[in-house]
Amino acid sequence: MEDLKDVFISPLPDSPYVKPFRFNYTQNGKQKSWDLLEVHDSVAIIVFNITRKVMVFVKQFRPAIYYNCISPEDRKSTTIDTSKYPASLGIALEMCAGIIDKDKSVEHIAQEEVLEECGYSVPLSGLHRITSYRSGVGVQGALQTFFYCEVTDAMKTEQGGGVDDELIEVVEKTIPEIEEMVNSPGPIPSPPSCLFALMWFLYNKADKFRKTYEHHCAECKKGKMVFVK
Ligand SMILES: Nc1nc(=O)c2ncn([C@@H]3O[C@H](COP(=O)(O)OP(=O)(O)O[C@H]4O[C@H](CO)[C@@H](O)[C@H](O)[C@H]4O)[C@@H](O)[C@H]3O)c2[nH]1
Ligand SMILES: [Mg+2]
Repeated sequence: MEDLKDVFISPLPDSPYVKPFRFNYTQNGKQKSWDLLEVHDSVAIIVFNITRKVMVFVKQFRPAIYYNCISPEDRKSTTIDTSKYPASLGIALEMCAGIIDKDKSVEHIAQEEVLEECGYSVPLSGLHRITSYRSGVGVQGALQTFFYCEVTDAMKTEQGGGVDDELIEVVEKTIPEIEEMVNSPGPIPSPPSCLFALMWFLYNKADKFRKTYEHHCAECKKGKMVFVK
């Protein structure tokens, strides 16, 4: 994943993934325009392994993150110096996610992504649609539908890691590690949608998986403040 070379930047030809265009409008009598990107809607899935009480993340190289680590001056050179800018700068930790580029329901797309990226076979009934929201509202605003699913070690039927030329590493984190992640001063190498998913999980689900939870409640009832780790 970190073997990166021959990096250079070029103008965008016709792309099946992003379509740049100018959106023109009149608002309150004033003519305006906004430069936008059309991109696919997507799904994102929290995958929580209840056998070992760990959250399943995907780690992958994100060119957009890498590019934003390059100084404006160095972006102008014909090739990017990868000893100055190693691949590690662009590696992100995210929820399992995928674009909706097939004529299938969001549930089916989510099911496929969990299998392809994380290696777990999840029944459709195990995928709980939580909400949907807009990503990248400055330039794109596409809809991302967010799911929660619980998996067991027995449901891990494949390796995961992505399809075709995708290079994805599956990473597991415990609840205390998730708490540490969301409390980090940053920069956290994750999109806000992932951080929202983590906060949603900590707020709605984490308590039932915390090993020390019963002890915590008992101590709280005695009027003690207990920080669960
Ligand atoms: N060659 C090439 N050029 C591209 O520009 C290019 N762009 C994409 N691709 C190919 O499309 C597929 C994209 O992978 P996924 O379907 O798994 O979608 P994600 O990249 O995970 O993105 C999701 O999750 C993100 C995190 O929540 C959100 O930010 C996004 O909005 C959300 O869509 C891969 O097969 C990749 O290979 C390109 N292939
Ligand atoms: Mg993906």
